Amino acid sequence: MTRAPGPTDAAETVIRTRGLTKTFGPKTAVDRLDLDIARGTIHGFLGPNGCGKTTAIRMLTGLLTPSAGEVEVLGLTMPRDAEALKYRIGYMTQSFSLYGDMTVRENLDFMSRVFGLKRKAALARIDELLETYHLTDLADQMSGKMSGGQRQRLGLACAVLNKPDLLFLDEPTSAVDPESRRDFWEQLFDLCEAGTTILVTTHFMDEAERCHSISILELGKKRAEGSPAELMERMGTNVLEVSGPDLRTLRKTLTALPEVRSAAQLGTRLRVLVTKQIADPEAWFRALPESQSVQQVARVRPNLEDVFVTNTGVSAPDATGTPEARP
Ligand SMILES: Nc1ncnc2c1ncn2[C@@H]1O[C@H](COP(=O)(O)OP(=O)(O)OP(=O)(O)O)[C@@H](O)[C@H]1O
Repeated sequence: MTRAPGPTDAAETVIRTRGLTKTFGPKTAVDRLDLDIARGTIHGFLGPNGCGKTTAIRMLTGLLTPSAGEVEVLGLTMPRDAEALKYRIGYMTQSFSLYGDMTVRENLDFMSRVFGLKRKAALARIDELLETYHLTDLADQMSGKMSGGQRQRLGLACAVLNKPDLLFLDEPTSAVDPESRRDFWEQLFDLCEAGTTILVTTHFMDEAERCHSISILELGKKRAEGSPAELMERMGTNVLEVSGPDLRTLRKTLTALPEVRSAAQLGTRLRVLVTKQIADPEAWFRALPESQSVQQVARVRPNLEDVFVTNTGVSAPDATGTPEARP
């Protein structure tokens, strides 16, 4: 599922932040975030609710003033140059709102006026987008009557009306079925191939796995960064899959061991993350008294969820390698 890296010019950084921080009273929503995102790539912010994804995007788009740190986007300094940036980016917010009592075409037309597109160019662009996003047959339908997948396609069409160099998508596929999600990602890769850089937030692992690179965020901090393949390679744990009777009790025992980062049940198996300090995790497991009843133990390839679990929560290292405890 992982896509090959596709930067058109890996040397060109379109988003650069240093020490980017936002506090709301005593709460630190984004904590000293350093980012370097290359042109023509899809970068994902992966993290649980409340980890600071939206706050970070709002600072990158110039909508929110940072409490500290530097932000440069498409060579412009935020929030100072926010007005100039506005015409070069697209932003599909988490709760993007369409005008339900306007037709699909009217929504696009309205957005084209917001962007100040000239009429003739706007009409041609709207027809092009209706076609690209399979909305031509729905053009005269009230947008309030659309399905989740159709609404999302219209949201994306609105966000790319002005042919942005950079597209921000905040949890764009939360409300759509897996097939619509797949189609949506194909459309993102088309945009990417045409030169658009995309920053997308998600808490879906399968979605993060499609990105060229991801940052794993927790409590406003970047816990890890890299391509999904690199992150799996660098992971500080090995993965065992274990099957046998009474997996609930076994899980409880295993999670109390200092060598075990996590144990989670998947149907009839336990997926156990064992620290890499154990050189031979299968032999180590077989030597445990608790393993007597276990029928099968096998070392398996890590997935992105394993990476996520390894890099978040109590005792996860922060991006500088310092172990931190969840407050
Ligand atoms: N305007 C605000 N005032 C006070 N606290 C805020 C404000 N905006 C965000 N926060 C807090 O900052 C933290 C990060 O919020 P943010 O919305 O950026 O997270 P998120 O990762 O986008 O979460 P979600 O997936 O739920 O959208 C949260 O604890 C949130 O309550």
